[in-house]
Amino acid sequence: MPGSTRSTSPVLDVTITPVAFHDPALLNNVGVHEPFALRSVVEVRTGDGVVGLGESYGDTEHLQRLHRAVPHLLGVDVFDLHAVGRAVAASLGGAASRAGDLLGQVVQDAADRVLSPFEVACLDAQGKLTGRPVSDLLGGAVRDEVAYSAYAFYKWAAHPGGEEDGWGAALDPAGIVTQVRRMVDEHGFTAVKLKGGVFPPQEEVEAVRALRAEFPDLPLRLDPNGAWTPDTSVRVAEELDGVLEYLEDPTPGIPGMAEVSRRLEGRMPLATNMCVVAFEDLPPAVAQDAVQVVLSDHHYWGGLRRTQDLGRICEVFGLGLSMHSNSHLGISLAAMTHLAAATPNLDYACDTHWPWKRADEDVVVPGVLEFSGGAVRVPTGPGLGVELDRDALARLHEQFERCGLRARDDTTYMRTVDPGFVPHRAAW
Ligand SMILES: O=C([O-])[C@@H](O)[C@@H](O)[C@H](O)[C@@H](O)C(=O)[O-]
Ligand SMILES: [Mg+2]
Repeated sequence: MPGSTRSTSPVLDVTITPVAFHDPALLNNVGVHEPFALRSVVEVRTGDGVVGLGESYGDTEHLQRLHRAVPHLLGVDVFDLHAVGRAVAASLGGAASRAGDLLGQVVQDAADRVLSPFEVACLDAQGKLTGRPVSDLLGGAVRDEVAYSAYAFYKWAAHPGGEEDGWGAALDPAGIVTQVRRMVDEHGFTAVKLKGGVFPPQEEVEAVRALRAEFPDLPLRLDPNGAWTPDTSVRVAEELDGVLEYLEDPTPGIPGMAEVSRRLEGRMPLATNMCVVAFEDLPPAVAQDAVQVVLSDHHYWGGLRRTQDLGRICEVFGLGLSMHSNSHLGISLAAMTHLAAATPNLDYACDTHWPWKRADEDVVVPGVLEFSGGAVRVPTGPGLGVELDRDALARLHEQFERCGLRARDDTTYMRTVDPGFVPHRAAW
């Protein structure tokens, strides 16, 4: 239109700060969590003096990719998310590539993983510039609060040679029940997920049965991260028919999950955050009816809007939609909450590792993200609605420098205790 002036909010500067926070000795199919979890905090500063926040992984390879994107992002309008996507793609040489996940057992889209924290930071900046919460920018919140599930882990009482973390050991059904009882009492969770793949399947079935006896009304899930063969997966699914709301990644890969799904003939919904982790995984998974529920995760699906796209695709193909998590801080919890609030069909309680994080270790100012009845109220302030605590950021960055960890490696860490340990992949 002649004479119209369209203002833009260009990216002036981007800061990426790696941080480390304490993580208990949580067991999984590939080993045990190391004493610190690594994350990165992304700050996108605009010409208007606004700072948008994002959070992502903190391993060296990913940090290098994030840094490579920065020069390409300078000058891009934070409202032009297509240009943000092009800038990230250009920084990776334009080539589509897949990158191993934190545990080296899932291959995700590298560009989508890099794009995610910048997209979230741009949305936070947009919200701050327009005075609207991110959920409004995503089409509006369809719920005021987002339900999360208790996330139980088998665990040791302490890291090798370390002090006890206060949660105690959980190495049998009674230990798991005690742990979940505390989580439910403290946070009010209304659903429970057990991380499996640690002990022989029958022991994990017993833990699920003990949970069912203690919590007769709560939906339960079990996730052995592909530790079982298709035969074992079918047997466990049949045993837990009517007990689990879904069974997550019992066996690796789309063909394996498809075989289990076929043999179960709809008796148990299968869920995944391992065999469908990028858009190109959807056509084969749908064609083979490999899964009935997809766990989204904006950290590797390319940010909040692309995860909403995933939600629509799931709806079209009659798939359920849930949400996955890794160890994370408050910027991610805020982003997950806005996303789930603005995605109508994301109606399972979302995963979160939140209860495993120390209350005094976060990069956001406390007060906004509180759990009540197992749910977090959707922040209503501009953008993500959370404020960066710069002192805490500096402390957790110093901890990153001191801790010496530069990539997650649960298997090598486990081998310091059990030298013969072999990851459990289709092992039972
Ligand atoms: O933190 C863990 O040990 C989990 O196993 C995590 O890494 C998984 O990505 C995740 O929670 C899952 O649902 O598979
Ligand atoms: Mg999983």
